Amino acid sequence: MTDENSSATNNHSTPAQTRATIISEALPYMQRYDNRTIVVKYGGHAMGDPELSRAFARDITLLRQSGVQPVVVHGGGPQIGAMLERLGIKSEFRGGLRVTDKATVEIVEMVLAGGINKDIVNTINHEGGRAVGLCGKDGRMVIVDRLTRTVVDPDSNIEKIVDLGFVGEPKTVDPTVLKLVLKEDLIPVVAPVAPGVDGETYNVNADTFAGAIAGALNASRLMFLTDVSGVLDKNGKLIKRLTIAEARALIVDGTISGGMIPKVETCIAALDRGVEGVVILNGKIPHAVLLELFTEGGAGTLITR
Ligand SMILES: Nc1ncnc2c1ncn2[C@@H]1O[C@H](COP(=O)(O)OP(=O)(O)O)[C@@H](O)[C@H]1O
Ligand SMILES: CC(=O)N[C@@H](CCC(=O)OP(=O)(O)O)C(=O)O
Repeated sequence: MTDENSSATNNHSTPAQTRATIISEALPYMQRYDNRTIVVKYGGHAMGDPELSRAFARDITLLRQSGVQPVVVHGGGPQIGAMLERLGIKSEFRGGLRVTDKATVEIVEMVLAGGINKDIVNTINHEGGRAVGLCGKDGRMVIVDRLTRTVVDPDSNIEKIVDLGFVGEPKTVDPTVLKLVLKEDLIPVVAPVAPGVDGETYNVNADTFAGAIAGALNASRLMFLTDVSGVLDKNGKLIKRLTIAEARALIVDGTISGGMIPKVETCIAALDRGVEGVVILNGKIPHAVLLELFTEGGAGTLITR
């Protein structure tokens, strides 16, 4: 058979045969992640489009169906911002974190643990999955320390400690409730709101929260769904693989900046805590999760030790 004939034969595959081939090619990846825990951080920038939300929910449901143990940790920064604006409450960020007073933390909990969390649970369940909504408060899953930031005063050049209000950083993570939920074939969907040792409610950056959860669960993969295709180089080109050392060098030389810094730092911390691989990818691409996990090329930037 000539090459021409062979490609003609391939071109004559029916659409059903092509689909079957694609499903079949996913088998080694399904076997690789069978029974493994994958933490997916679903960022607020990746949400909003109902079609994309359904595609995301289908991906998570398919992962569970194929034997993977997905855990969803979600953000909702833009959605919190929109609600605060509607209510006429001013909000500012310092070092990528929202300064959170008492009134703000009430809105944060309402938007994250009440609104977004239940929407994601409902969408996954509508696609045939069985999701359960949780936050750091449930089963004492996460207890936080109140976070402060050290800044240098530009006038006096003296360092001062800035209190961000009710902003927390995970101090302890008890994964018992997550493991129970996973054992029952349910999909945990977790909002980054948690109590402090003082019993107050705290707002936690969703990237940091997801990293802490992935570490406590010894996850195989931690995936960050954001609004860029991954870590980009100085020319805006996607970097497909990075080691911790290479990622650190890109922060130092300024290639990685802004919101990507805490994300990459969380990736590095999660790898140090034993997570095998961390991926940053564009959640606005339909089925980004499946593309990353179940196809040869992957979809974003993979950071490994
Ligand atoms: N080297 C880089 N590669 C990709 N994105 C970068 C880089 N440096 C800075 N960024 C910025 O980081 C943003 C992602 O972080 P962030 O807005 O906090 O995401 P999310 O809200 O999804 O958590 C990108 O939209 C981009 O503007
Ligand atoms: C302390 C802090 O900044 N908390 C974040 C929590 C939500 C979040 O992180 O959402 P994204 O992942 O969509 O950015 C906030 O208030 O916006």
